[in-house]
This record gives sequence, structure tokens and C-alpha cells, in this order.
Amino acid sequence: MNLFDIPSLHDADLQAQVQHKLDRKTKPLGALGRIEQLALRIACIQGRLTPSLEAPQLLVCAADHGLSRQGVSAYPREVSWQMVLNMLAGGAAVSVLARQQGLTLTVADCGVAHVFEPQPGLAICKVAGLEEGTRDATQGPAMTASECAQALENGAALARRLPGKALLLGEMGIGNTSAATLLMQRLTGMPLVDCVGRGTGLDDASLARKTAVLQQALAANSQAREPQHILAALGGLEIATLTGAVLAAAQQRRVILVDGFITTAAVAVAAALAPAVLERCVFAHASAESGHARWLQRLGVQPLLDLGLRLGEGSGAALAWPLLVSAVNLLNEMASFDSAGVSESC
Ligand SMILES: Cc1cc2ncn([C@H]3O[C@H](COP(=O)(O)O)[C@@H](O)[C@H]3O)c2cc1C
Ligand SMILES: O=C(O)c1cccnc1
Repeated sequence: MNLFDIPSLHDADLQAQVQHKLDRKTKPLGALGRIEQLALRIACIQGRLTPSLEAPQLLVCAADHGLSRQGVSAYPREVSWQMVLNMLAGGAAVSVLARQQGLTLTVADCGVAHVFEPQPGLAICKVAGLEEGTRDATQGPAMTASECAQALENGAALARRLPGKALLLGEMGIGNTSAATLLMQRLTGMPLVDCVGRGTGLDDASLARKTAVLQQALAANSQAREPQHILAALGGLEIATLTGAVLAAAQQRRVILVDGFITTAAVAVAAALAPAVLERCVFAHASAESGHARWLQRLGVQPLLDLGLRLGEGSGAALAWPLLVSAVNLLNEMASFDSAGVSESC
């Protein structure tokens, strides 16, 4: 099946049935607010009146970026591989949250500049020729079309291999707010200054430098206008792998829980290739990365949380996860006015 072949889920009958089920629960009409909308969305994604969220998977895609040599991050490139090991050892924020929430964590090496020993929880899916990360986008395309296609395929294969009904997205890669910013600018056409942010915590002077570097990368890749071409020219290997995972998970009607700015970039590319992807997505939070809220607005989606997070890794997705569990449990387990014998409105 073509990876971009994703039909709309629109099913007016099912939607009406789920809404009726919610409306019959023992509460004033609509009183569970956005949790009701969340339950409705999950039921419609799965095409079931009684959805389930068994075996949730948190997939962290990691890679390095040629751009990270241009002083666009407050931290050095080595942090990418060091954090991959930290995640696998259980000490990263995402490791703690995944453990707490019962999420299975998989970390994928999509092109980190390091040779990892095989170990549980680590998937190696490097792209030939880009074992140490992408090329510097200020000098031309970060990836060739075939390298990018390979990363998309790797992501699709990863998602298909993982069990479960929900996929939570995470990432690691020093410099990847730069790649995400470039994708946002080229996909939305918004001014670069409205897309760029401080990432790991740049000061004003470094932010000005990052903006100038990104301007250079946009100029060096001015020919890239189609989504897959834009992804290859301006994206990153972890973002492309996530895009492939999102497309495959969407085809399988899994619930996709999007984390922050960088995973939004992966989903935005997937949605540009196959718009019905967005019907399968829940957006966990609005990141403090300044372009994120604007991008979510442009995509026409509303995040669940706004906690001032600017970490990535999948931390926001893991924090929002219990809301999805609650939405499903309420839909499946709450009594109705009839079953509980509770009087209805006058
Ligand atoms: C110790 C550490 C842990 C992280 N975990 C996620 N990120 C986040 O920061 C990076 C993106 O920001 P920038 O584009 O400014 O480099 C990504 O690795 C992202 O996952 C981290 C960054 C650091 C330093
Ligand atoms: O929102 C994100 O995904 C994010 C923000 C800052 C740094 N890393 C990730």
C-alpha cells in the first residue's frame, strides 16, 4: 500500500453514535468539556464505540544535523548521542515519564554521530551515507531525495513493527529546532522571524546568529517547494523517520500523540503529503518554542496542555497521555442515566 494513501475517517453515523453515548453519561450535557471531544476523536480514529489504548508506544527518533556545526544550538553536538544513552539507561526526562505512565520506550538511531552497541530498546535505522547525520543545509540539500525516501521507509517499518493502538512521538538531535524552523517557514510561508526560537536556550546574540544561518539555508534551498523535496532539503533524519512512522501509524488507524515543535514538523510534512493524517493526531501541548503555538494555529489544531515545556524527547506527549486514558475510560466505563437510574434534566 502506498504510504501516502490515507483516506479520511469521516463517518457521520459513528460520530453521532459516540456523541449520543457521551450525552447519555451521568453528567450534565457536555460537562467533561474537551475530554469529551478527545474521547470522540479516539473512538472515530479507531472506528469503535468502545476504543482501547492497549500497549502504548513512545518512539524517540534521534539524529545529528550538519547545521549544528554552525552555532545554532546552545549545546554541543555530542549531547545527541550522550542523551540517547541516557534515555536507554533510564535517566532522561522521557525515560522517567515513560516508566511512570507504562509507555514502552523505543529509541531509534536515525543518524546519530556515534556507533551504539545493540541493546534493548534501541533500534538502529541509519541511512547509508548519512550515518553521522545530515549535510549542512546552508551549503545545499541536507539529504538527497533517495536518502530522505529511505528515512521515510525506515520510519514506516519501525511503526509497523511496534504493537499497540497508540503511538507517542519524541525526538532527540542537537540543532533540530533549526531543521523544524526551516520546515515551518517553507511549508507555511510565514516570515522566518515568526518561526525561529531559542531552542535549548539561546541568548539574543545567538538567536540573531541562528536566524542568519537559517536564512542562508533557505536561500541555498530555494528550489525546494514540494513537501518531500522540502523535507529532504531542510529537514533532519529523525524528522523524516518520524514522518514515515506517522504515515504508517495513520494508515493503521492508530492514535498519534504529537509532542512539541519538532514532532509537529514531522506531522506537518506528513499532513502536507496526506491531509487526513491530522484526523488521527492529538496534539499534546504548546511548546515554549516561539513558533509552535503559531504553527498549531495554522494547522487548525488545539493542544491539550500549555506548561511552558521546551524539552522535546516526547516529554509533553508522555505528560498528556493520562488525559487520553481518562477520556477512553470515561467513554467505556461511565454509567448512563438509564443504567444508573439517575434522573435527567427537567
Ligand atoms: C541535555 C539536553 C537534553 C535534551 N533533550 C531534548 N533536547 C532538545 O533540544 C534539542 C533541540 O534544541 P536545539 O535546536 O537548540 O539544539 C533536541 O535535541 C531536543 O530534543 C535536549 C537538549 C539538551 C541540551
Ligand atoms: O518543542 C520542542 O519539541 C522543543 C523545544 C525546544 C527544544 N527541543 C524541543
